[in-house]
Amino acid sequence: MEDALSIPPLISGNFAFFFDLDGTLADIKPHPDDVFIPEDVLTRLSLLAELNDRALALISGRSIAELEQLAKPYRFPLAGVHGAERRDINGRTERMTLPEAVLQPLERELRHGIAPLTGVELETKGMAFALHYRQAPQHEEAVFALAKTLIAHYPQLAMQPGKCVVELKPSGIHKGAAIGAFMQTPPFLGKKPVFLGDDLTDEHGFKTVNKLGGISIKVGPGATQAMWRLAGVNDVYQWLEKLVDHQQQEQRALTNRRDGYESLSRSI
Ligand SMILES: O=P(O)(O)OC[C@H]1O[C@H](O[C@H]2O[C@H](CO)[C@@H](O)[C@H](O)[C@H]2O)[C@H](O)[C@@H](O)[C@@H]1O
Repeated sequence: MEDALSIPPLISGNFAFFFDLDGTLADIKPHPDDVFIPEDVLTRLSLLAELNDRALALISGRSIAELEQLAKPYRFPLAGVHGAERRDINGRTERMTLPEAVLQPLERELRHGIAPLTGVELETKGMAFALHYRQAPQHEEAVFALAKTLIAHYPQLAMQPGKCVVELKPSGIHKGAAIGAFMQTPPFLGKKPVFLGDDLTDEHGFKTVNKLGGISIKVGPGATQAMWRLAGVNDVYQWLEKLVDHQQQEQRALTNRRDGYESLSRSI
C-alpha cells in the first residue's frame, strides 16, 4: 500500500498502543548511542498510557536494557530485540536465548568478517547481532553477503534488514509475535492494537495489527502494509500531542456527564 495512506484519526475508546523507537519516537542519528526521546514526548507517552489503562508498550530492535534507559523516568512494558525479550506490565521478563555453542563462533565469524570493512560496527545484543554500516555505506553489499553466508550456516537465525543495518536474530522472532503476545494479557487484552513504526522490522507488527482489526501507522516514506501514515518523527510527536489532548477532553466530558447524572439522581 504505497499511496492509500493518510494521517491517522484521533482515536479514543478501547485501544492499546505500541510504539517503535528508532525512527518513530526518536530521530535517526549517526550512531545508536546518540539517540534520545525528548522529555515532553516521554511525558505524553506516560499520559497516553494512563488514559488507556496503561496499555502502552515500546516494541524495538534495541535491547530491553537500552529501552529502559531511553524511557526513563517512566517504566513501560517493553519488547526488545524485535521481541526476543519481553517485559510485561508487572515487570516480569521473558528472554529467548541461543546456545553459547552458536553465539560464540557466530560472534567470532562476524568480527572476522567485518575486520576488513572499515567503519562497519558490530552491536551485540545477547541472542542477536546488528551489523551497522551507516558510517560506511560503501560496504552495504559486503555486509549483506556476510550476513547471508552466516545465516546459511545457522538455521537458528534469521536476517532482519533495517536502516543502514543488517541484523541476525533468532528465527521466528518478530515484532508481530511480540504485539500478539502482549495482546493476550492485561492490560492489553480485549483492546484494539495501534502500532507506529518506520522500518522493515515493523512490517511484521503492521501485519498482526491489521489481522486484529487495529490501526497500523507507517512513519515516513516507502511501501508498507500499514493502513495510515505519518510523514516523520515530528509528525508522530504532533499526532501524539493532539491525541492526548483529544483523549483528555473526552475524559473530562465523560466525567462531567457522570457528575451531571449523579446530581440529577440525587435531586429526584
Ligand atoms: O526497532 P527500532 O526501535 O526502530 O530499532 C531498530 C534498530 O535501531 C538502532 O539502529 C538504528 O538507529 C540508529 C540510531 O538512529 C542508527 O544509527 C542505525 O543506522 C539504525 O539502524 C539500534 O542500534 C538497533 O539495535 C535497532 O535494532
